[in-house]
Amino acid sequence: MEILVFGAGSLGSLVGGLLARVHDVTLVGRDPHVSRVRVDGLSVTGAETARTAPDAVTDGEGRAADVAVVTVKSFDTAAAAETLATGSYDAVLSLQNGLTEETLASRLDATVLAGTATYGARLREPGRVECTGVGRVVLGARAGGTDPAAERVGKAFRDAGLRTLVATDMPRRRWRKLAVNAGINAVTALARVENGALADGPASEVAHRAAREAVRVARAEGVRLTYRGARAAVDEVVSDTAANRSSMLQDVDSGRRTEVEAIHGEVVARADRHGIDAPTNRTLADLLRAWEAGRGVR
Ligand SMILES: NC(=O)C1=CN([C@@H]2O[C@H](COP(=O)(O)OP(=O)(O)OC[C@H]3O[C@@H](n4cnc5c(N)ncnc54)[C@H](OP(=O)(O)O)[C@@H]3O)[C@@H](O)[C@H]2O)C=CC1
Ligand SMILES: CC(C)(CO)C(=O)C(=O)O
Repeated sequence: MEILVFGAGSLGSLVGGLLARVHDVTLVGRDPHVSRVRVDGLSVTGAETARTAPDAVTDGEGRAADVAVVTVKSFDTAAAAETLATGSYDAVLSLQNGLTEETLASRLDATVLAGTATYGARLREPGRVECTGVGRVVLGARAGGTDPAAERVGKAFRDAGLRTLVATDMPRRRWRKLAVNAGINAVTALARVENGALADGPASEVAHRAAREAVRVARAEGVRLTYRGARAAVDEVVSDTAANRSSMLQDVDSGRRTEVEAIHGEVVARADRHGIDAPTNRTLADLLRAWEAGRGVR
């Protein structure tokens, strides 16, 4: 299969590097990473290992592939979609945090599939990405149900050795992941603690409240999630990833823009639309926005 990975940073390089074991992969990314991959190939180290030679480019305009996998940060989704719209793809799959497939679908003619990834990835140096945890890719039709494109892409991922599930309930899975991110990300970033610190105590209560608000919004949108289920999902991720610094904490550590708008901002915006209160997410979002403004990264 011809696969274009749009956004070859940490996750894109890991997924693209593994897919290139059996597929014809093009990475769209930045220099110096792209130049190094072109010359020396891509090395995957850590929990997964591979040495592959995908094509790599910095200009994603006017390209064609069977599928484009989008792995830019959520705030770059609209710009990525504008670029992808100049090319030709049968399907476009988001593996990003947040509900970004809606942004992609509103700008693209291709079938847009929803996806989640629980693999951990860190781009350690140009040409080398570390797999920090073997997780799973779950993908499927954006609105739920079956889709032949999802089956084809799922098979392509599995053929390359990626643990992949094709699911028929993506709206519920996307919202459950958003609820977990709403619970964990801002709290860990603001308190500067690892995920495991949310196992009990006051920070745990804030996390549960934020996740509960996300579930309330999901239910207003017709997505069947339970408060107890979301609470259990937060607790499970906290326990499974106790030593992790969340992606938002890593962004804050490095003085980078965070995905606050795609996570807490999205919960608040949709809560407003439904006339629901989301005070915990609103406060967390405002504090992170204040931090971003102070750092000049907004
Ligand atoms: N890393 C992980 O382990 C996981 C990440 N995710 C999600 O995946 C998404 C990506 O995360 P992550 O990989 O960590 O982020 P990164 O910032 O490492 O990767 C995104 C890359 O895309 C590049 N990029 C953005 N726009 C363009 C463009 N127009 N052309 C070429 N390159 C572009 C960025 O460059 P620049 O920064 O210079 O703009 C950056 O190198 C996020 O939504 C994240 O939440 C989900 C699960 C795990
Ligand atoms: C699930 C979690 C919270 C794991 O750290 C994550 O997705 C993130 O850090 O963005």
